[in-house]
Amino acid sequence: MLAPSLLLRALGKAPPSTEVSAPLLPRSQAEMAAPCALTLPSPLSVSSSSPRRSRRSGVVAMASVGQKVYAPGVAVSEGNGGLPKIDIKSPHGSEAEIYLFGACVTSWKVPNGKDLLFVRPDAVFNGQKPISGGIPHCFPQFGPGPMQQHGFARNMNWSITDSEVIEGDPAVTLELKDDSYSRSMWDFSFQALYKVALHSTSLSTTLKITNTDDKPFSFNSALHSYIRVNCSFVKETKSYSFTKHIIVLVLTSILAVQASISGVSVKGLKGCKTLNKDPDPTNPLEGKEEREEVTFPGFVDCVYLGAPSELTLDNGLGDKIVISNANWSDAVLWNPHLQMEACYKDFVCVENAKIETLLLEPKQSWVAEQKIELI
Ligand SMILES: O=P(O)(O)OC[C@H]1O[C@@H](O)[C@H](O)[C@@H](O)[C@@H]1O
Repeated sequence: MLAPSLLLRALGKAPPSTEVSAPLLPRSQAEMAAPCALTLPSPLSVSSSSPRRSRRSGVVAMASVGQKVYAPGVAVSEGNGGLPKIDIKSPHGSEAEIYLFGACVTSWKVPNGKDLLFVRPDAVFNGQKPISGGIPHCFPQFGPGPMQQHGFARNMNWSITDSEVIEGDPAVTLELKDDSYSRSMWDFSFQALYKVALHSTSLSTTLKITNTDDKPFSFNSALHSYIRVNCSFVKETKSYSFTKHIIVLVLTSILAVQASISGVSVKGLKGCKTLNKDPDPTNPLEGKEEREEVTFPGFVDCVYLGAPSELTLDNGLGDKIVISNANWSDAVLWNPHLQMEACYKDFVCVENAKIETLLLEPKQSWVAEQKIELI
């Protein structure tokens, strides 16, 4: 199968190399460069006395951050599978969790307690496989290609470089650098900085990729966001009697053949060029989105080139979620439908992406922001 960048070339859409110098975002850069605004120590709830080892990076970041203190509202604890995670809490009542493994935001709860993100039930937290859910990174490759699917950034330990409070809300910055593992697949020196900032009704992320090598490199990337949507019928029947539960299970199984995610739609993609990976992911169909509202009547796996800076998702749970961005030029919608029968009704992936390959010269950086907001 071809990497999307190769795929674009195969489709005669080779990206111009000049696009590399995509405009940067001065605010993000300034914030990234700002010194750590630590104030009060936050005691760690996990001891560094039993550091876990990864087959690639040795002692994970927990041990190296064991003695550090963080800004108010930021703490490190032991998550699923013993993996270290950052817990950030806003005084406005929202909270999020970020695993250092993959710098994956796995949970974002708004003040009413709803988690707007979704982690698949088959997700593993073993430090070996990417976490399937939340907001995994795809870097330096989106999709299949010369290296592992979606690149290695979601499959490596990131470290915490900064924590701060911005207008009362906590933010944390994670860093990933090349090591022997990444270089075995992609022989370049790079730095990725990923800042996650929590607000009362929004979660924003800023990704900055810098070429720290002495030769140019190219990459593509995405934030593979799993957004929670309307829950499946079976889950809502937990309190039913055993007999009713069986009946519901049988009916649901029969209906599942026709089932679609009802009430879930994405607005804002009309007019975009599309690369539809359904039915053949190796030979995506070029097209143009004609719909005002894109729905999920079945399997969906589609790239939208030149997507707008704002999309609105109706999650079918009574919420409108605005996903805005700066510098993520493309978008991807994905729902596996019956390929993941256990959970396909519970999430859709709305991904901000940079599908066309970017070339970065030595010392050059690329910055992109995403904001997910409940309105
Ligand atoms: O299972 P993974 O590796 O996380 O990928 C899931 C999906 O990710 C999407 O971004 C791709 O468009 C799909 O083609 C892919 O199947």
